[in-house]
Amino acid sequence: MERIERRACFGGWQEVHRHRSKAVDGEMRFAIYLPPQAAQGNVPVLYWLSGLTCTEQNFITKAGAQRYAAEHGLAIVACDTSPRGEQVADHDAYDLGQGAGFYVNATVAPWSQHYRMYDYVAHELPALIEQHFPVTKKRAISGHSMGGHGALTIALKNPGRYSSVSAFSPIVAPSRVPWGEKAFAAYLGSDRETWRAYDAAELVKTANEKLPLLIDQGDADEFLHTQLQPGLLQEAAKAAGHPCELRMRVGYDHSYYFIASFIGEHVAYHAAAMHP
Ligand SMILES: N[C@@H](CCC(=O)N[C@@H](CS)C(=O)NCC(=O)O)C(=O)O
Repeated sequence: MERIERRACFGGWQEVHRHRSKAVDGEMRFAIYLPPQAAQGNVPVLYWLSGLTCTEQNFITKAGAQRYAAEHGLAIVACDTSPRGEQVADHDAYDLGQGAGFYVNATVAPWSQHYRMYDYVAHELPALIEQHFPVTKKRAISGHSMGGHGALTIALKNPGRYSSVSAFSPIVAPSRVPWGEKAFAAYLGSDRETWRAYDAAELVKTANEKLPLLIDQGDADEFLHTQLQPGLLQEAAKAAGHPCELRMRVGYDHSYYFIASFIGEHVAYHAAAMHP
């Protein structure tokens, strides 16, 4: 592992590292914010998953989360959204291939060789973070859009692993919307049964740990009615008796201006769950 960025930020450190990932069989980058409290002892970790087209940079440069992480004594880890490199399969479209890993383990060639972002985020990354940084084993997970889908599905699939989960403008039913249908058909193949394992609106029906789902969604989001449709998760959660709070925010769109406006509330929410 090699540290490639380190900047002082709100009394702590914003760092970026690169390392060889077994899960994706290639180099991955992640950002980690270490709050001032990490100089004194171990701190809990919020994992952040970004959306389409993002790298580890978007969240750390645009969301303004560091000030809240410093206040609450949380580390925040933000990873890249796919494997990268010339040897890694790609597509011209922004919503498939590099920058669009969808947090699944691809089973179909050519994607199956490197696109194993589910294993990377759910298993390899936390093990690496817990080995090398001053952190506890308390974890929370959140994300935006494709990353909101990643956060919800990874939390639902791993009972006991996260103290809390939240999402901004998530893709909640990828099997039923164009972004998800395109990516899942490519990465998982045409048998839609296999898609259910990565669909929050399906997973919530059978989740035995009822970890509350917190969602913030702008009502002026240009993708709300086509790609996101949070009501599909809200209805499925209600039918399953799974707590789900959907907060519609008047006037906000899909951008990081929206995330920056409410990230403080999400950091406080995760801090309360991890520092009981
Ligand atoms: N139409 C957009 C879709 C991509 C998009 O909105 N990406 C969101 C996540 S789904 C994002 O976070 N973009 C990067 C940024 O705003 O910094 C594009 O072509 O770039």
